Amino acid sequence: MNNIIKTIGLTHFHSKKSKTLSDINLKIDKGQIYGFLGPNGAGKTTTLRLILGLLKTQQGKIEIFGQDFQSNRIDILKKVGSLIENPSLYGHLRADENLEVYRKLYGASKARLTEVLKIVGLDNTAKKKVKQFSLGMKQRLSVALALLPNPELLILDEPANGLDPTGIIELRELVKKLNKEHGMTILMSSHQLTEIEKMVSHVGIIAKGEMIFQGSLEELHLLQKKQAKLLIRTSDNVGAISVLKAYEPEQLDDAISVAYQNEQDIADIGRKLYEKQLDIYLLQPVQNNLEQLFMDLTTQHA
Ligand SMILES: Nc1ncnc2c1ncn2[C@@H]1O[C@H](COP(=O)(O)OP(=O)(O)OP(=O)(O)O)[C@@H](O)[C@H]1O
Repeated sequence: MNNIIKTIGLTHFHSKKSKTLSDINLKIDKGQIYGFLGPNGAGKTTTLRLILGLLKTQQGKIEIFGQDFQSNRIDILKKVGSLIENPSLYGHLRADENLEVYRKLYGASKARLTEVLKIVGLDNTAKKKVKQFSLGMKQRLSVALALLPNPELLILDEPANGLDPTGIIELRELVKKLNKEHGMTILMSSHQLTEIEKMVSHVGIIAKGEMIFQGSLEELHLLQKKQAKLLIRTSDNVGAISVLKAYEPEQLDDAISVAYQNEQDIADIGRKLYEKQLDIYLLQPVQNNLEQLFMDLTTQHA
């Protein structure tokens, strides 16, 4: 069984008038680290809550581990670890003491407690109380809680939120380790591509409740490159097309359009046209909606 999560036509209304999710078809295979990306309010948390049974499915179907979620909920959830709302951590207790509270709840062994502390790199925090932890350490402790039942699937909602660069690097190493050494399939959401692109193997992008892309990270990068276009008008557009053959130019009404990847390409294109003594009337990067979305997802927010 290769398919770990499959949603079919998942649609959700928070109220009669507002459709939060529209026909979401998520597909996550075993061994993937799947980044679920979208701007704030896109519908990521709603989707994750539906997958975890924290919200009742209204329309569509969810299959996890190849089983229908509705009819196998308990069996499925036993094999899923999640970090979706900030779990309550006790500030006056140590990491192991916090885990002990949850260990009893989950019926996990003491050996597993020691193991998860080690996995998240908090086995050397000795007598430190959680209130003295950095945000990154608290986040890793929260992941440790989710790991107690030794899940096959781990679902993390915005785990990088609020972390400093060191915290993000630690989270990245942890996620990769869980995937590689412990064979976990991981679904994590984020509103920033830059935050997660070094961790994930696959990406789903949601905007305004609709999935607008799903595929491997390589496919995403290819698509991103294809999105960036430069609009060019010169004194001789036909001549410009032959000068810029390498950029696979496209003839428009009174201009040409070429794909470009970075600012250096723009400079090179300008120089090539100039060297052929073509007058440049227009050299303008144009964005479409998808590119604008990529920009939003890759821009660092304060
Ligand atoms: N309980 C609720 N009642 C009404 N509307 C809700 C509720 N929960 C979420 N929404 C709305 O649904 C939309 C999607 O929210 P959701 O939290 O799923 O987005 P998100 O992509 O996770 O964004 P964020 O990163 O900001 O949490 C938003 O417009 C939000 O206001």
